[in-house]
Amino acid sequence: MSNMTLQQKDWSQQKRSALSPEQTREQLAALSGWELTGTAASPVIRKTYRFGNFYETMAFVNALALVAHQQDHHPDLEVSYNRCQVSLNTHDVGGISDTDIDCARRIEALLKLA
Ligand SMILES: C[C@H](O)[C@H](O)[C@H]1CNC2=NC(N)=NC(=O)C2=N1
Repeated sequence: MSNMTLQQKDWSQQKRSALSPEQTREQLAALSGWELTGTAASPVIRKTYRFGNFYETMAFVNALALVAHQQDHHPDLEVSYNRCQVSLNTHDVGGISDTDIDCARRIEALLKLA
């Protein structure tokens, strides 16, 4: 049996660069509910997802964990009974990178599977 079914991305050899606020907003325009927030020194992209109950919220959190692991990119989560606030940034660029946008797209795609 293989234990390599959950491939994890290796960012160590890839040079990522920070998107400007304008570039970030341009990318987010296609992603409903995602906004650029935080501070100029420490920007994040963020969306609050709302659900019917805690079980649905946690099912989303668990599905999201698969994306986070595969991408080796882990959002900050604020989880309540019926909502989950998802925040992303990229530490090595000190801001927002294409990786954050890509993860936001993948998280959106999870909900479209339903
Ligand atoms: C070494 C490891 O790849 C890095 O620390 C990863 C882990 N998860 C991460 N998650 C997020 N959201 N941003 C990062 O920059 C980040 N870096």
